[in-house]
Amino acid sequence: MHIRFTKMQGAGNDFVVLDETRGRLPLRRAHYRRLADRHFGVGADQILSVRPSPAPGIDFEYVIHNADGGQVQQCGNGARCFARYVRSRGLTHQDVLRVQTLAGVIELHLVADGGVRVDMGRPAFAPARLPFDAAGLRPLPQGSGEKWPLALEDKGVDAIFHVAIASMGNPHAVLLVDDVERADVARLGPLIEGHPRFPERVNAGFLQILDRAQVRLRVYERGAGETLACGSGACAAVACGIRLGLLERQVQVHTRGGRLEIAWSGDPADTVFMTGPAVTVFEGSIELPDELPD
Ligand SMILES: N[C@@H](CCC[C@H](N)C(=O)O)C(=O)O
Repeated sequence: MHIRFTKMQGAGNDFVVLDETRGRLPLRRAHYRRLADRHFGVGADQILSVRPSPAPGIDFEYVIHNADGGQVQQCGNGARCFARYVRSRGLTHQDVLRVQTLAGVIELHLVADGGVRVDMGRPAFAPARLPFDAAGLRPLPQGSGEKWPLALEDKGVDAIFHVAIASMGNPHAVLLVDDVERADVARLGPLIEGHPRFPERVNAGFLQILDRAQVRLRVYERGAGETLACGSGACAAVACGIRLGLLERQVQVHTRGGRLEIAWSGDPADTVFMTGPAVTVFEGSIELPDELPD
């Protein structure tokens, strides 16, 4: 099967984007994995599929697969690339787009400098919304939020860490660290991602507060490993930081791949806004075997 694709990146979080507006590609999990493979495929953290409007009032359907081939609910950096992609290919002429994700409808605003502002929806903090199995755990209250104890025991780690949790449609755990560059993301990331208290696994954020309006963040993503940036992770980390009383309502998030601006009022009834870059890297085509072992 011969597939045309566009390679894009948003703050270094990279994507293979597929146009399915004129028909679905017959892709299975193994195909998404092959496209994401940095040796045998194109290489990407996520594969984004652009599908036609599924309902009146919605412009497109936005489908996301992680590098491990699993379909997921939300991808913030990808949402900005999605908006730039549909505009640059003439699939729309609108500056504001409403797109359907597995997590619900999100709104994308193309802004003048080539960036995109995304209304990422409301954050949720109740354990059931991630889901997080909080049975028998006592949270540590802080500000208007809380941190949950998480016992990590494996590969030389045996300690209880306290994490804030948030859903941005997809699940996030956020660990506060003193110096994110020294955080042991490679060891702790997989332990948090696959912790049995998160039955659908979780994206693990490592958050360093620089001041009340600036943070550094690294994210070990569910199904992709550490990425250079995670948009929904930035939204979740800032929302948790605001709830814990550590951050103002507008925060610059410095990631290894670039800077994102996150804004949230602190009221759970309000949505979180994320602004950042979206860049096309190259276009190409790839021959994928029809049969690939799952
Ligand atoms: N890179 C993303 C998040 C992609 C999905 C995530 N790995 C998950 O499994 O939930 C972003 O920019 O938000």
